[in-house]
Amino acid sequence: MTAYLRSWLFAQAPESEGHLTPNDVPATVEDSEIPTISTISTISTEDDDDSSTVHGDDVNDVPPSFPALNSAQRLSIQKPSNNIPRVLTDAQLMPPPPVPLLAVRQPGVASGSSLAVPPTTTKPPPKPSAKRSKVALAPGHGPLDWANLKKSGQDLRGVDTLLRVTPSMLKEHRTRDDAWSAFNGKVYNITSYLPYHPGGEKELMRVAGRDGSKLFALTHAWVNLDYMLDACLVGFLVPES
Ligand code: HEM
Repeated sequence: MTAYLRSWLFAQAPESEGHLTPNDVPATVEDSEIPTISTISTISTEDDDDSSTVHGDDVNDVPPSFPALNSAQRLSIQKPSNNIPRVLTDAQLMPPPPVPLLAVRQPGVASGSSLAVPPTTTKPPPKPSAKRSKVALAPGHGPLDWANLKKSGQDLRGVDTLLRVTPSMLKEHRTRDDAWSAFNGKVYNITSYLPYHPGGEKELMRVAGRDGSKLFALTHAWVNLDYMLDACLVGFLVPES
């Protein structure tokens, strides 16, 4: 082996240039200084004597496995009976992708993730409660008609100036022709609004002549009362003097 390497190395340099030939190598040159290729095991020459010249005493001529033990080539041809532990590839380690939900859904069968109508809306609507019932308003008394009446400039207050209204004063205005009511500290003349009230005149008359804040809040707190009755403002509720 060493002899082969020597001959290969020095064959590259012509003698005319003064380079060393294999014979020029002094006898004192240590074998260990010569580069070795330990993996070339197929080359064999008669004078190959690696065991005593190249590696010294710890000789190990067993070639490395090729392909390497955990190489991709080896994995591809590996048989299950092999004792060498199998190294899983990325594709083997990755779980399969989930089945798309749309692929497994059944039309008409409701499931949490389907596009079917949610079960809550498939129930029959609740019966209208007696507490809140809309009444049929007389023609010309819809919300837009009320808005137009407010804009018309017609006097809906019945007073010349804003008043300080006590509870006893409020109580004096509790008829259909003259109805005042207090909501959140403001007193309104609700007389003209009575026929426009979607809940009906009767319901609205329950608060005539008194503070209707609580009943109003319990019935439809979302209604913008202050905007709807701004043209009917009479004054502000004050304690009895
Ligand atoms: C002057 C103050 C009030 C104003 C401006 C007013 C206004 C309205 C409005 C705009 C609606 C229709 C609401 C909607 O469709 O969501 C309504 C409905 C109703 N209001 Fe009033 N309201 C007043 C006072 C009251 C009071 C004191 C009662 C007494 C209980 C009452 C009972 C009702 C009822 C039962 C409905 C029908 C609810 C429905 O739409 O199903 N309202 N009101």
